[in-house]
Amino acid sequence: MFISADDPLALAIAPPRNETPEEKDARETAELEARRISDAIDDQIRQERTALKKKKKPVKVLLLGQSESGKSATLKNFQLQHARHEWAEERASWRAVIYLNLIRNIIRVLDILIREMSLAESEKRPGSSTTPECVSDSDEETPSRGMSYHFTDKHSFIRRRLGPLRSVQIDLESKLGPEAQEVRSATSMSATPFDSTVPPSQSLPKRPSRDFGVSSTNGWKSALEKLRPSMMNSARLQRRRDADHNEITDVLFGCKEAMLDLWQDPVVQQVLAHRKMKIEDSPGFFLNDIGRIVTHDYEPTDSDIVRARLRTVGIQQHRVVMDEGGGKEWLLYDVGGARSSRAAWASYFDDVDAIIFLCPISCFDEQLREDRRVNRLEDSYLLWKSVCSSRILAKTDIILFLNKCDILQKKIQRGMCIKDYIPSYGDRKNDTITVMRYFQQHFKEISKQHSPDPRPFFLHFTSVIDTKATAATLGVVEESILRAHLRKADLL
Ligand SMILES: Nc1nc2c(ncn2[C@@H]2O[C@H](COP(=O)(O)OP(=O)(O)OP(=O)(O)O)[C@@H](O)[C@H]2O)c(=O)[nH]1
Ligand SMILES: [Mg+2]
Repeated sequence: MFISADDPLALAIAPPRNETPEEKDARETAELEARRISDAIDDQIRQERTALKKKKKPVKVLLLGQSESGKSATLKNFQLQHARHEWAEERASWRAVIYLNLIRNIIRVLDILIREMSLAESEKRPGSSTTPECVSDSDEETPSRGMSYHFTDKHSFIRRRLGPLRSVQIDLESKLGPEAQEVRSATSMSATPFDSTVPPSQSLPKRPSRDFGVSSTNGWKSALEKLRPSMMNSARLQRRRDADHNEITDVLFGCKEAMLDLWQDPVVQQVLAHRKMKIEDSPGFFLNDIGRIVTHDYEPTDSDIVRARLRTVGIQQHRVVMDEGGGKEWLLYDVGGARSSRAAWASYFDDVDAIIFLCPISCFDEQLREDRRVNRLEDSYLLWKSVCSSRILAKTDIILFLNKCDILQKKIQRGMCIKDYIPSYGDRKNDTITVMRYFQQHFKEISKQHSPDPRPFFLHFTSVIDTKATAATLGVVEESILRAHLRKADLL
């Protein structure tokens, strides 16, 4: 071999000039061994990097379902289990949300009382029109004509005393932002705007709203943030917040007796019963807790927080680090479930480990807020069918939560008949278990018929406001999602 005298590196690694054949053999064996060791080290480094990457890859879970199906309540259960510190930090901020929930339901009952009182007044006046006084919420049923209630001065007094709550409601709503307002009946929109088979004209809202926004990282948490005292706030801003807060609580505390009188009044209860209105089933129902929560030292309990209602706007990412499984990071995506929010869902489909799909099975007799012509159960079936048939999700595990079983049970105990709303239910027994099995079968059938590839059917009957039972369910769900995640990572 010719070695140039100008190349010092070649000179350095060149074999000795007078090398014997034995020396050459020994040198080549040593070189081979050195290369083998070096390759083995490279291999090990590569394997460690891949393992680290796999370990670092977060578990991604998407929560889907129509509005008020319980997605955020499920997420709160995750946080309650695995993000105790953050949970404790946010506890005080939920107070304002709970007060808003309470005020909203009080005003709902108050509006019904006002309507009935004005109807009774106009019926007393001979020849007068029987159009009842107009009140704010138009989505309640029509007044119970032909019923006569014994209204007294006490009702007029309650009405006057509770008047100031309306401005507190407006104040709280503007402080909390769009999350604090429920969607109203809007232009007709597709149930599944994320579905590629839906014509584009139906898939997008005419005017893009904030609901349509793809990703905000903090969503309803940012609504809570607005209420949380912070070191970052100037003393002046903090004083103003405190003053506003005191004004709100002063009005609320001033109305405490009148709120109790309204809710416990036998005539009001009679009116609600005749209208077949069960305010108790409403989101954010706290009317049975007035004595406990309208106090100066009230601190929301875990159960209060899970029951509080603050709607999700857009899609919100929540990061939870689970102690179990060696500090694995989980990213949970909580979406807005109203029809106007659903177009944004699809952008999260391709990289997700599992979907938890929620359907509130108690809603067989209810309509969507955003489109009063649509039955909520029908809407959930459409959503489920579309999610199951999605090609991108063909290999993704979907876990179905048939939720709000507690409300379903109460409705059946009150004597509601499923077949009055779902004729195909036929002559099956009208008890909770049979109804639950019927829904289970229906969802299973849809999954079987519409999934592009065969997929397992994972189902849990839930009442996610029951934090203890939900902790057990989530334990099982987390384990199976983690196992699938690790299996998938190994295949990559
Ligand atoms: N009684 C009862 N209430 C429930 C249950 N699950 C959720 N809720 C309540 O129903 C309301 C709506 O639940 P959310 O979790 O806010 O619903 P969501 O699916 O996140 O709704 P959007 O954010 O509008 O998409 C809240 O007040 C919850 O506390 C349940 O199983 N039983
Ligand atoms: Mg939500």
